[in-house]
Amino acid sequence: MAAAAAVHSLLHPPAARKGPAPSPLSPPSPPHFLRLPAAHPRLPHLHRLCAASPAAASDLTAFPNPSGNLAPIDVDAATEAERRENGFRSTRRTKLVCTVGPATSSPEQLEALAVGGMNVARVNMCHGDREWHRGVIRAVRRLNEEKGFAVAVMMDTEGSEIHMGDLGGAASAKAEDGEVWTFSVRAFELPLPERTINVNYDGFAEDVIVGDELLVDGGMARFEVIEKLGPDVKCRCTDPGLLLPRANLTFWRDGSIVRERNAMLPTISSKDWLDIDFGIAEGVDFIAVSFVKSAEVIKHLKSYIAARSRGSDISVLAKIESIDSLKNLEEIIRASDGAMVARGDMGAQVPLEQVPSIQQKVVQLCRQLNKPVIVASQLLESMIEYPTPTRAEVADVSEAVRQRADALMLSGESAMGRYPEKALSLLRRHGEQPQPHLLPAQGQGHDPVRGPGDCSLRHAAVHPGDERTLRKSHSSPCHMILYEMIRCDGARTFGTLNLKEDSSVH
Ligand SMILES: Nc1ncnc2c1ncn2[C@@H]1O[C@H](COP(=O)(O)OP(=O)(O)OP(=O)(O)O)[C@@H](O)[C@H]1O
Ligand SMILES: CC(=O)C(=O)O
Repeated sequence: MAAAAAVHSLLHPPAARKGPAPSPLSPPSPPHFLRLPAAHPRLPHLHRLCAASPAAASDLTAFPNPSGNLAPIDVDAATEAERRENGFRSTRRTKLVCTVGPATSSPEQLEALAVGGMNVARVNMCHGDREWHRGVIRAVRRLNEEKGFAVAVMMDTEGSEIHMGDLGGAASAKAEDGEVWTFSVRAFELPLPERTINVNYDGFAEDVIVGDELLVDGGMARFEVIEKLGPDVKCRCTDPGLLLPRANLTFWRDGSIVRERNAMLPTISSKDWLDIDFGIAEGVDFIAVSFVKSAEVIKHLKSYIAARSRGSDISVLAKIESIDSLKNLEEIIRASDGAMVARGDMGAQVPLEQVPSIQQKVVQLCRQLNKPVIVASQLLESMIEYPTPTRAEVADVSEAVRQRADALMLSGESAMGRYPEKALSLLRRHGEQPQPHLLPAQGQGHDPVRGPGDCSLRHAAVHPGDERTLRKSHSSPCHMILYEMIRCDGARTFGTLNLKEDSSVH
């Protein structure tokens, strides 16, 4: 019951409601009809839409109208003026993505995340098998259908980078300083021999040389290669750390990453293509492509999706997580429907101190190009084990919100952490947090952070001349729809609309 109330208050923020408040005990009822209000005192940007481009309203009226009743919609976005007017209520604009893993895959756990504000459930094809992912995707769909949530599903491809095996089923392993571990491409019987790690890439032993430094997950643990014995590579741990299943491996020589091999691997592996077919068949909303190197792969995937499922509205997100993706950043983002700053793997390829400025650059570029952008990885890493985050993590989350990332993503915190709901609630509080120092001064024409022409998904601001198209609707019953808007410059953005069936007709 508390769950229903919380959902209701998220979807129907108090300041936005008109008419009698719905009972917190009753689940949200399905929308009857959507129509953009011609004028809404609290939504000046929507008013501008109607005034400047009357066809927009007819796009909206293309949604089904079974009852003939008109009900206006509220946009899950707010102008700075609204924020001031509403005392910062009803303005959660930073969307929340949760990676679903063993800690959160049951229907009850998924519902708890949905109640906690999860907008997108991410399944990472690096882990688990398709049956497991199918179960999660269907459970999310059921939640939407039966309980009125509007959680989208994102499938994240494995990509073809070098990574460790799955640790023979163990959740993690601890490497201590000075220990010697064997990294091998051999297929071992289970249980794995002690201190042995499988590597997914056949050429591993040939490619490394004695003296190379081996980084697990961008430095969560470090090893030095001390001996090669056929397919086995003996390494001494020089920086102790936790080894997680399928963690990314990079090797460094004379202070530089050795990446020739990665450059030769295809961005989308044959397993990824099978996973993509699976994602299309399951009707995921987003496919996030790992280790994108060029715009071509995104274009190729988009045509593939279009050919495989006519009328499909699966959005393709480019994960920016490699040096190659940085080289071709603008064209990759232009070709994609959005991007993810995947700081985990990025931090394995560039010196860590460069990750913050890369994040800022990617977020800014996405905002300029009107593409949604997700900031991902290690936002609240310590909450995998502890119930409170570090101050530094809180500052990191704040910074991503300040940069106006469209969405923040939980990885291990929600997939296998001990406090997934607490971590999500912390992110949510930050997304809602008033940040008065970021607001433009009264009377100032535009937001100093965003710039005058920059209107991202979170604001859903629509400018005169935009070619707006609302074409994507989540299956009802739910109180939100995802929509896509095509800007006058051809850029596409995505947003969510909150439906208010209790509002008066405009
Ligand atoms: N479906 C799953 N099954 C089992 N464990 C999972 C699953 N999804 C995630 N995990 C666990 O949660 C951790 C963090 O998840 P995450 O998706 O960030 O993985 P990752 O290995 O860091 O890959 P990526 O670099 O693509 O994010 C993983 O290392 C893994 O231990
Ligand atoms: C999310 C992800 O893939 C990364 O940070 O590497």
